Amino acid sequence: MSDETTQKAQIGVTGLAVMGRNLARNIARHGYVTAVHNRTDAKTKALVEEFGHEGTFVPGYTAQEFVDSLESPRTIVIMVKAGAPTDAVIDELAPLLSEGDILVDGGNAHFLDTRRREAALREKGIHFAGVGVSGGEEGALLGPSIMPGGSEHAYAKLGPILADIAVSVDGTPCSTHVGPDGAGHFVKMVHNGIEYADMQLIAEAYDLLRHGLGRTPKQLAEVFTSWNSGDLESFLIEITARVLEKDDPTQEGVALVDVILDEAEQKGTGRWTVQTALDLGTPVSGIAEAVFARALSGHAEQRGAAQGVLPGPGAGAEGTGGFVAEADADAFVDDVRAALYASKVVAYAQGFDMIRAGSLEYGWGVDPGAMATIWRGGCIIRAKFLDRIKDAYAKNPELPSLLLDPYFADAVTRGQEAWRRVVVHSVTAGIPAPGFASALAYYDGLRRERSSAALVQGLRDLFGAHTYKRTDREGSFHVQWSSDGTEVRS
Ligand SMILES: NC(=O)C1=CN([C@@H]2O[C@H](COP(=O)(O)OP(=O)(O)OC[C@H]3O[C@@H](n4cnc5c(N)ncnc54)[C@H](OP(=O)(O)O)[C@@H]3O)[C@@H](O)[C@H]2O)C=CC1
Ligand SMILES: O=C(CO)[C@H](O)[C@H](O)COP(=O)(O)O
Repeated sequence: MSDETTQKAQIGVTGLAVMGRNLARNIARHGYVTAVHNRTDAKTKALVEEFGHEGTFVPGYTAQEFVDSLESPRTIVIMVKAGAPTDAVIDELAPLLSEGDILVDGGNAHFLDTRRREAALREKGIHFAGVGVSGGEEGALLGPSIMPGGSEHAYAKLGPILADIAVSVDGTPCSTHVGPDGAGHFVKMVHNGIEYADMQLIAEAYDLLRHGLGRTPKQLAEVFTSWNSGDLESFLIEITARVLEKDDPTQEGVALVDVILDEAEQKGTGRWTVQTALDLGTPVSGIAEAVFARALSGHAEQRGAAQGVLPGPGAGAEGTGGFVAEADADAFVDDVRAALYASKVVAYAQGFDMIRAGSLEYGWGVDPGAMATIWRGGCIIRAKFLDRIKDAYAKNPELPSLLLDPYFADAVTRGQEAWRRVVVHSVTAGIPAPGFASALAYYDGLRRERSSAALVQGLRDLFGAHTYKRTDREGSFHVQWSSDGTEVRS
């Protein structure tokens, strides 16, 4: 039922593209009178016409009409393109709002934009909450995972609504207060970074099996389906099988994956994660490899120019299936599964490290276990093993790295021989697997008692007198390289 006359709306949504429209429907389906608005009227009209029967919608065709249709204090969710469009919507709405109103940005905003907007709107007495929403079109309708940031005051009103519309796992809603100002969007950004890493690892596993074994996409769909009932059980593995088994709808007998252009696009959240990680000094190498792999895939001209010029490793090159003997095929599939799981654990460990680093830097007090809890359902990276991550932080909230939790330490250690064989195979066969290789390098870097950084420090001291610390004495030291070679305390 839609109501265009007297009833005041309890909450409004502006921006009715795929996400906003479905979020508004989800909210209305939960019994909230929902005001709806979009820059172009057609989307507002279409929503009310097509889905008006699902709840009580109050359409607004101007910003003023939309704002006036809401009960005070108002709660408005903005669901538009991140960046300048979000600022444009805020600039249009803010003068029409009153002190105490709550403005929510549910888009994929950069957390620094959210901090800026929150501070500016706070001056006007408006509560601004940056809220991460994950789950895509379907999740927005049926129950996303929600990462709300913003003040406690805003959350007191917003929290119950978000808990209603979020998906629940084991009776717990996948929504919890992440922290003040940009905390929600920061965590959503890292979520997306992990999403990039996870997809890159899955794509590498596919590539190795496809070109190392010469399996067809349909055969590999079966492999991924079987993996989806073990440790790897997750939404991304499930949909990998769906994509691989799909035929090109326009040609019989051709796999869809074989006609999709092999240039991965990106809207920016993965890149932001890596840029931010560089500033925080957090080595999210899995996410970085995923962003760079997408970038390389997009350099079509360079890739085209390299064809026939840069040779691979010789006979049995990719596509021939010549690198793994058929007798070893099952073992190779098991190895790739183990390598995928170990690399995935590393990617999540790095993501959780970054959340901790961001939380410390900005004083947010983010609880990593609570993030694992709300990622168990609704979002793109939902996976069985998030239960394990939740348990790991419940046992030890100060866990220095997820890899040091006994369960994960054991899982990665058990998989390491297979992991190493797969990385060796990728190098030998000339099938790039930067995600697997960098995850393994991170694991080895973490576990080694002494790192090669000692030499780096020595070099820095020699060419720039940058000094070094010693293992056996406190203080900073410098060798007088260009004079008598003695060491001085600096
Ligand atoms: N798609 C997804 O799977 C996910 C998206 N998100 C985020 O949610 C938000 C919405 O995403 P999605 O639904 O895909 O839509 P888009 O990101 O494609 O944004 C389209 C919406 O933005 C509006 N818009 C664009 N520019 C302006 C402007 N200058 N002023 C006012 N409105 C403007 C459009 O209005 P109009 O119709 O008039 O053009 C339309 O309502 C984005 O921030 C996105 O990053 C988050 C999770 C998942
Ligand atoms: O936010 C999301 C899920 O939570 C989107 O799926 C994500 O924005 C997709 O990113 P990209 O287009 O960069 O791959």
